[in-house]
Amino acid sequence: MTDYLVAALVLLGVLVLGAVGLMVPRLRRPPRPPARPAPPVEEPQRPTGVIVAEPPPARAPDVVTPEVAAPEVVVPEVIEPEVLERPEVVLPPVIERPEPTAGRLVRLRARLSRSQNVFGKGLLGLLSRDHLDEDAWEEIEDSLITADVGVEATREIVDRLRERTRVLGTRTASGLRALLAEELVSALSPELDRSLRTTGATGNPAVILVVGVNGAGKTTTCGKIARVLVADGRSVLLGAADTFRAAAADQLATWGGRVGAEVVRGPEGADPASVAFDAVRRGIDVGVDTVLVDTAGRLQNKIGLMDELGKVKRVVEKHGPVDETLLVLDATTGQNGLEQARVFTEVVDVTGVVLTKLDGTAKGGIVIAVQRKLGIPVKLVGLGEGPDDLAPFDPVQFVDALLGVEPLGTDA
Ligand SMILES: Nc1nc2c(ncn2[C@@H]2O[C@H](COP(=O)(O)OP(=O)(O)OP(=O)(O)O)[C@@H](O)[C@H]2O)c(=O)[nH]1
Repeated sequence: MTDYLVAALVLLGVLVLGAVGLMVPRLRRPPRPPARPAPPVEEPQRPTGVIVAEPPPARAPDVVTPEVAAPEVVVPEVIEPEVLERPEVVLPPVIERPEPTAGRLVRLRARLSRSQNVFGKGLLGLLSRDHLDEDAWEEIEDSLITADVGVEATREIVDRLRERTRVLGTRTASGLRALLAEELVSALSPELDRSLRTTGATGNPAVILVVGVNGAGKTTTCGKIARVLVADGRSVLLGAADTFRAAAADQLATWGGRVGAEVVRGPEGADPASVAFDAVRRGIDVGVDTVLVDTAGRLQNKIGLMDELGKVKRVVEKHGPVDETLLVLDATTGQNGLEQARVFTEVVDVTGVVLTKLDGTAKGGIVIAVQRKLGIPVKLVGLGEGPDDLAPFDPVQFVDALLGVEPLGTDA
């Protein structure tokens, strides 16, 4: 019995020890790293170190989304502008309605502000001094010469002013202003015919040839004249005979498109005379009122180019006489422009001058000098880069604008 008891106790002890042995290792086992298996799975998926800084839950969608979304977003963004850039596909041509030409010079008078400082403020200031002594008259003379009126014309203007103020005893500012205005108008030869011949004599279109040196504003002036004519109810065709500068034909086409005028152009580098010829022939065929031919800018000292200009005129004249040859002069070139003008008049029969960029100079007196030197009327003046910044030249309105006083009987 005792043996059985001992054996039972031993067995119990073994069982207890066994149970404890089983429990202790379990309690000592380091904590299971439940989070670790996840990072080792994600790490190989990370394409760059930059993304590591991002929070894991957001990472996967952030990486995927741009890759998937990019083509969807970019494709329409790229295609849409291309479609819009094809005006023939998407945009119907919009024909503009140019401003009426009547009273333009008055409306654009503020553009002469630089010249107004010389004439209006400068000269009128000098003239309204209490005592007009020799020094004062010399200053008046200097102002006119600085404004590019020219030495000869200045002497004449000042001599006549001195004489008349002495004889008339004029002393008031308004009286002196009126005398100065009269002298300036008279120096601008108001009797000259400044009308543009825009209707052909024989039932054919009138042909207007536009010539001048590079950058004077020929193409721009062609476009502006087309607008003036269209505004006055005429039909116009433009000839892009400036085949020398590739962009000139495009520029002219843009001007034409804005007022619905057809443009005849040749391939780049084509013979300008043949393009001009084709333009006039087309104008005759479709029966427009006026064909305006833009020519390449040429330096007056390049004999070959000037000869080419003569050829353009001769070839065009196979269809009939050229009605107007307009010489475009840049007013900011001052007295240099006069030498250019003189050479052009020797090659082609210039019938009128367009003085551009009068808005950019204090030397509005160049109008007087140009007319005196050439004996050719200034017919149009450019007063800005805007499409309607071209005005028929009128001496009285011009002088009023220069002197900065509202002319009577205008709606300005
Ligand atoms: N401020 C001002 N700029 C003008 C005027 N007329 C023309 N321009 C500018 O003068 C620059 C030259 O004009 P274009 O018409 O290209 O001259 P272009 O004589 O045809 O030039 P080429 O073809 O190179 O001989 C352009 O930037 C015009 O906008 C004007 O009256 N005032």
